[in-house]
Amino acid sequence: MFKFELLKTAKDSKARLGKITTNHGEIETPIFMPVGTRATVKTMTPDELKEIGSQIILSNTYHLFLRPGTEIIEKAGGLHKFMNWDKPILTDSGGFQVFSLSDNRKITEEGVHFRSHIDGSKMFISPEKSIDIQNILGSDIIMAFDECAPYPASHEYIDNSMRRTLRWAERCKEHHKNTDNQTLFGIIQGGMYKDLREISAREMVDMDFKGYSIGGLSVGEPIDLMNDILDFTTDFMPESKPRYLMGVGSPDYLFEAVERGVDMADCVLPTRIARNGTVLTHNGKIAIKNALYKEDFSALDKECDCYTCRNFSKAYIRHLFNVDEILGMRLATIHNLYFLLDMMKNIRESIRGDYFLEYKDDFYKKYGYK
Ligand SMILES: CNc1nc2cc3c(=O)[nH]c(N)nc3c(CC[C@H]3O[C@@H](OC)[C@H](OC)[C@@H]3OC)c2[nH]1
Ligand SMILES: [Zn+2]
Repeated sequence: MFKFELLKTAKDSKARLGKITTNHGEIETPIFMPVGTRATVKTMTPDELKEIGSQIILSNTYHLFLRPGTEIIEKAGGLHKFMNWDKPILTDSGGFQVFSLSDNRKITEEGVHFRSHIDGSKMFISPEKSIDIQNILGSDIIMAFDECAPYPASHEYIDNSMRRTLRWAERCKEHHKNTDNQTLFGIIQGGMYKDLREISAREMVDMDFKGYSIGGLSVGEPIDLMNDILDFTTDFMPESKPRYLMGVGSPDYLFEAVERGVDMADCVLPTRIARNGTVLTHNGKIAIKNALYKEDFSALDKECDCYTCRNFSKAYIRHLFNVDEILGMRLATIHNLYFLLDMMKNIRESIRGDYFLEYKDDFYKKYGYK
């Protein structure tokens, strides 16, 4: 089953509070979704993910199609069982990875021919194939197969790409049968061109998907351009359906997205930077390997009550990174994910209490944003 309830919309912005209900549980929105590309949120166990407040995690069709392959996951009884995660899972359609990871790919009306980035073997993914793979994975929310167009790109390129993505979306909708257990989101494209964004949004909305992603953003464009396109696009999206901005995840990007009416976001940023010792704190980012912290026995962030901040000091975590101990990456990951999940919880509270913009201003001042 799938239900989205819009609980409240802010008076002074497009920020909104909602709740998604799926077969594997509820998701409070606005929500940040940790990325578990290859059936694991790197260094974290499912219990640790639950303890820090993860309500839903992501995994990736392209990667899992390549390794371990759908046969093994099918035999395991699906992705939830395979990775022992019993809450909601969202999978991407593989569109982004095919274009960003594999080389000498060939896009045809039928689908995309590409070589595996692992062993160079010839592969092919079509809209129908992507739906079939996601069906085997058994994720609760699945994405239509699309082209996430490169940035920058000409109006002509984006026009052709966006219209092909619309035709692919029709085929995905046609092919998607498991509608009781899996919910298919359409992905709005159109690059940085408002006329093309409007066409894509209107056509996608007419296809009546249960939810919509805003794709083709967070692909290297300046934040002001992303915000402008995002603000324009959400106005064409139905209020009664979830809006998912793909690939967004630093604190400011999340605040700006929520302010423009986004309900869901994902990004590898917090987990990726944690593994090289970059830690999010209320006073901005810190590089824990810095000698500055050699004898600093305070917590990473004095305002944080995550497991890491309650039990370990900067000096100890710096030591772990300096001697390449795996625990260092784990403790930094726990903290970075908790930091963002807790920030999103505070954002939801601020929308509920009608002080979202004030919360945003306070956060920006302390974090050191403009
Ligand atoms: C970083 N910026 C960014 N812009 C993006 C735009 C698109 C898009 O237009 N279409 C599709 N299909 N995917 C996109 C994605 C990938 C997100 C996935 O990529 C994986 O993270 C890298 C992760 O897989 C678990 C996630 O799953 C939803 C984007 N990522
Ligand atoms: Zn912490």
